[in-house]
Amino acid sequence: MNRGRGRTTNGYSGRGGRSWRSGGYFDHGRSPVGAERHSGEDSCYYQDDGMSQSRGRHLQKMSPASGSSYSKHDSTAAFGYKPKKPFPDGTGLKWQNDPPQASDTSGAVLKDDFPSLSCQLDSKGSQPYAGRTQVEPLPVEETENCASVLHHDFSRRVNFSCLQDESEPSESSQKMSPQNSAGFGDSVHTECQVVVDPFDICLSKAGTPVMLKPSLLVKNREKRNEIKRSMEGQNGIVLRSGMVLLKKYLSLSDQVKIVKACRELGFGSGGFYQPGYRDGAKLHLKMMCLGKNWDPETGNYEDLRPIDCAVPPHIPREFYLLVEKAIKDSHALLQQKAIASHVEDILPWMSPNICIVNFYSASGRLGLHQDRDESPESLHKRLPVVSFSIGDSAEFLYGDQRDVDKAEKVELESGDVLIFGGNSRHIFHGVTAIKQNTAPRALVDETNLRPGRLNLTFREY
Ligand SMILES: O=C(O)CCC(=O)C(=O)O
Ligand SMILES: [Fe+2]
Repeated sequence: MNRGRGRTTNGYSGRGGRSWRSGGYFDHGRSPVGAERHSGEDSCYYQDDGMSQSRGRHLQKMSPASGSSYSKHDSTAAFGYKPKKPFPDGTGLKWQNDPPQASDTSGAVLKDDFPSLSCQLDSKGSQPYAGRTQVEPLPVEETENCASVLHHDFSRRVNFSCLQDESEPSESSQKMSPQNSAGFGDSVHTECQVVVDPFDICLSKAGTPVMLKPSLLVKNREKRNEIKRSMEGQNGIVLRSGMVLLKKYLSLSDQVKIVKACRELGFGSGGFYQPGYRDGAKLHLKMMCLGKNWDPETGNYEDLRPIDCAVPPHIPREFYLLVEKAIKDSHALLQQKAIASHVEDILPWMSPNICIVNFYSASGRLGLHQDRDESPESLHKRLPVVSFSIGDSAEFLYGDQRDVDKAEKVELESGDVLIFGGNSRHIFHGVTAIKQNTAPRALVDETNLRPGRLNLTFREY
């Protein structure tokens, strides 16, 4: 099936505004402002307002109900989700659909931690600044080159990826009713008429039995890796003050579980979609928000996704636990390197209540931007962003300026966890390329993840 192309419009219409983005994140593509723009499609680019590029500008208050209220013990986070329909390969979902028991106040109900499923993705990379969005079907030649299509300012956290995949069946597309075409974003939840088709980050394995749990192969490999890791010690690197990279930190079985959980959540209500702007510009990537919806158009975090009024799924408790562990281990690393006696001064503690999940295809990109749509308090405290990379590797740039030539470069591989807070909370960062066929074989075998890269960034509002 033709996934990339026939996708319809996301329905957004009208252009709106862009400057919202100047805050930055959707830098779509990060290309320099002014890059040529494609009629109504996307934007992988970035706009320079001189200082920002962030997902942040339009900071806005969350409603009381939404504030940073998630607690690590919020057991409800892992429940309540039910896929709208079975996956194309017939796999249903097994994501703790039963409500928690009265006694399960800490989420202990989760026996296997993650939902069970399988999947797979796609990726490759081309131009450095394409941005992470994508929305509408673009001519192949254009999608091959994000730079040519992205041209909008998504400078918030956006800068999506040029997601393109001609081969799969379920791609998310958004269709909008005619009367809906003009007012996207005019007010917070006025639209809700867009139908978002589910997007499966895993390729269907017709006729293949569904594996509900990591296979023996994965488990054995995992065991070997664990032994290797314990002999070598944790491979943590302090990239700069407040910025820690934990190499191959997520075990293969955790990666499998994360992919399966994201597949499941991403296929249901509030799941993956192709963000776009009211002017019709489309982002080149798939995105799903957990906890709160981050609206690329406004840069706001809200309780509902304006285009379809979907409620963002909760952050699975297991994700939270992994984030917590990664921060703890980063603190241990900082201590071990005698970098600080009080490590929280360097890397503050953070309890995520927002997670933005992106799926970059081979041509996906994310221009340099800052993450600054979180609350003024969170930004002021310089609470870290914790990023999980899964699938194909990415070339990640970071630096103090929005200047690719001055940026440092690091490869983020599957299983890597990158944390940037403290003095690095406001760094410019972005993804310039996705390296094809670099995802661990066992991960792909186990999940059938599409070629590409799954990235989860956790934040505390
Ligand atoms: O994909 C990545 O590694 C970075 C993602 C990112 O910067 C974001 O979502 O704001
Ligand atoms: Fe970011």
